Amino acid sequence: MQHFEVIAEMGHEQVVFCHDKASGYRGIIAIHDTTLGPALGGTRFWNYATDEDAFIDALRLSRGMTYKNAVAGLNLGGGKAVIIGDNKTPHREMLFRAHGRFCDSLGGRYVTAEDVGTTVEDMDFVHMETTHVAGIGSKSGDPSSVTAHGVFRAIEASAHARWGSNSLEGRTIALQGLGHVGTHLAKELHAAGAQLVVTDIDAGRIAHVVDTCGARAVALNEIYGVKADIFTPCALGGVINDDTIPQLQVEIVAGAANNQLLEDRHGDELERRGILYAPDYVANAGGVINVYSELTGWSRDRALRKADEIYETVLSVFRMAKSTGIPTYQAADRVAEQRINAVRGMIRTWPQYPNKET
Ligand SMILES: NC(=O)c1ccc[n+]([C@@H]2O[C@H](COP(=O)([O-])OP(=O)(O)OC[C@H]3O[C@@H](n4cnc5c(N)ncnc54)[C@H](O)[C@@H]3O)[C@@H](O)[C@H]2O)c1
Repeated sequence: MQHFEVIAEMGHEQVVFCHDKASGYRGIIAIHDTTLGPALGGTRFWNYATDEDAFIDALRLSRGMTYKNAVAGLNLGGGKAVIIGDNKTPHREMLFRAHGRFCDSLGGRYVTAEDVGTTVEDMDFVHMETTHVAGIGSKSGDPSSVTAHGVFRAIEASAHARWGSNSLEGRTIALQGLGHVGTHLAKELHAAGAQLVVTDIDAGRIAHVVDTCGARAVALNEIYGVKADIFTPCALGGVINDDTIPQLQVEIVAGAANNQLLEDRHGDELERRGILYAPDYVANAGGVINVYSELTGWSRDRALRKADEIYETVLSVFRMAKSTGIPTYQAADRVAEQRINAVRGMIRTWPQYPNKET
């Protein structure tokens, strides 16, 4: 593989290969774009089959963070780190302290956080070596209520675009997954007058939402075929696929799960069938807004106000899709690029004087 060609093609600024002999740590830190601010994105700990797989995953995930952070209106660029190895290992302190040192060596160009395979405790080890880490034990805490509120606003925006009104009164919503985000979201939707049809693999969580929100429960695989207004995936990725799309009897798909489209072409297929899709990374940006609130010292109220803006962002994505004739999942990227390019092109009002003697 021609590494420079790959990173040039994907637009990355910097990729760092890191190794610590004492702990056996092997990591890759990928900084995609810092136009808007420091590159923020979590650290994934995964047993990659090959180094190339780890490299490509770091590139793909860091680029995704550039778009996610930009569209959320945050002053953050996109980055991501991967650590190669068994994420169940009990020997974590020295691995994550080594990782912290390499993050620190980038002087704040990259800010790390939790991701698949890492925990709050791991981030506390990282924090022993660097301040460029978010999501540590003592700070912003569980992001799921902020994420849920952002998804709620994305659903309202989708309703507005489809039916001309934000109101969810009497709308039927098929909600898949009643975990951290799904349970908070169920409460907001119920308070807004929606009728919920829900599913989860955990019977206790179903019972709670049936009791508190008057929801109707269905079996795991029945959720796709529920006759409803909106399908809201809040469990797994890849749930919009060749199997599920023909079953859908909804007008909108909007939820919290990451990577809802198994492949891009499934976004095209939703479009073809006239189902409005609120792109996942726009709808679930409350999670990263919560991390940002930790970096900026925002209160929970301020974070929730920022998550409120997801309403306008989703509408701007739909407008972009309509005006350019592209599917909404592509329009989200265009909206993100517009913001990055606008900031990149900003006239500097404080010119530098390179030859000035001090
Ligand atoms: N937590 C956040 O702030 C946040 C932010 C951005 C994106 N997300 C994404 O939103 C989704 C939900 O996040 P979460 O924090 O609530 O996770 P969670 O693990 O708390 O909840 C997931 C729920 O889905 C259920 N589930 C698993 N498999 C299922 C299946 N086949 N059918 C139905 N239910 C199933 C689980 O039992 C669990 O209750 C994930 O895709 C996550 O990546 C979460």
